[in-house]
Amino acid sequence: MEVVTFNWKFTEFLNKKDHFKGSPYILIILNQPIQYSNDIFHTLWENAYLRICADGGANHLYDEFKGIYIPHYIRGDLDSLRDDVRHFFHSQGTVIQLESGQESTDFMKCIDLISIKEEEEEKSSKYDVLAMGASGGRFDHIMSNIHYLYKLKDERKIYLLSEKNLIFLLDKGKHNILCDREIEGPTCGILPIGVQRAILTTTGLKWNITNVTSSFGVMISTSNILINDVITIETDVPVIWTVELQFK
Ligand SMILES: Nc1ncnc2c1ncn2[C@@H]1O[C@H](COP(=O)(O)OP(=O)(O)OP(=O)(O)O)[C@@H](O)[C@H]1O
Ligand SMILES: Cc1ncc(C[n+]2csc(CCO)c2C)c(N)n1
Repeated sequence: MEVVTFNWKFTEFLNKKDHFKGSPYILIILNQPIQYSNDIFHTLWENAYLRICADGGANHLYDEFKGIYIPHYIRGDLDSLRDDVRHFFHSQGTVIQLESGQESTDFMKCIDLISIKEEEEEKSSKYDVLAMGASGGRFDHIMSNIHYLYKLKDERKIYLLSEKNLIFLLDKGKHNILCDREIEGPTCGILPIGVQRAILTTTGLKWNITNVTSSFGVMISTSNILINDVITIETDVPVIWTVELQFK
């Protein structure tokens, strides 16, 4: 069976504030407060191939940094974008795109834009996505953000990042997750969201399991602890991996 290695090393590059050497990623700023230190935000911003604000995400970018950072795009149904923010970024060359459909969220509308760009560029591989601010605030939004990890799992890697959490999907199969324990952990969890049950085998954690059934209402692994730098997880269905982040 193929082993999928999560070696994006972006936590490592964040930690060392170094130049990013992983696969190119696109930054999406969601409509949530930006709570990173200036250093961390700057690193994430500078190393992104493209920067997109999902609607009101632009308000936070503007309020937090007073126009230092100019996104390539603001996209969404634009019901959250403030007029002053729209005018400012427009004057700075940001492309502002109204997509008014009410069947998908502004997060998804931003990912649609990435697919359009990839087609234009005739790109055969897909950009990774780093979505900032996906796990705070409204619970329906958080679940919707996680839903898109499932919906797009065969298309591209999406990382949901907040100041306190890194979340991504593990598809069925074997995974090696390389952790940078200076900023990742100690706690982590494996969540069988969207599936009836998962059969899990892990190594590298304080509470490892071998061929154990995990499902809501029976057993889920939360408040687990990273023991090694490499965590292995085998699952028979897609599950969500979440690890605590502690930026210095
Ligand atoms: N409280 C939140 N928690 C997590 N993610 C959020 C939250 N608020 C917004 N987001 C994310 O930011 C994106 C842009 O936010 P925006 O407020 O424009 O939402 P939306 O998609 O128009 O949905 P709604 O109109 O229901 O708020 C959302 O699609 C969602 O991915
Ligand atoms: C069954 C169902 N439930 C909710 C919505 C509403 N909705 C889903 S995404 C979205 C866009 C948010 O900007 C809105 C309004 C729908 N269309 N279909």
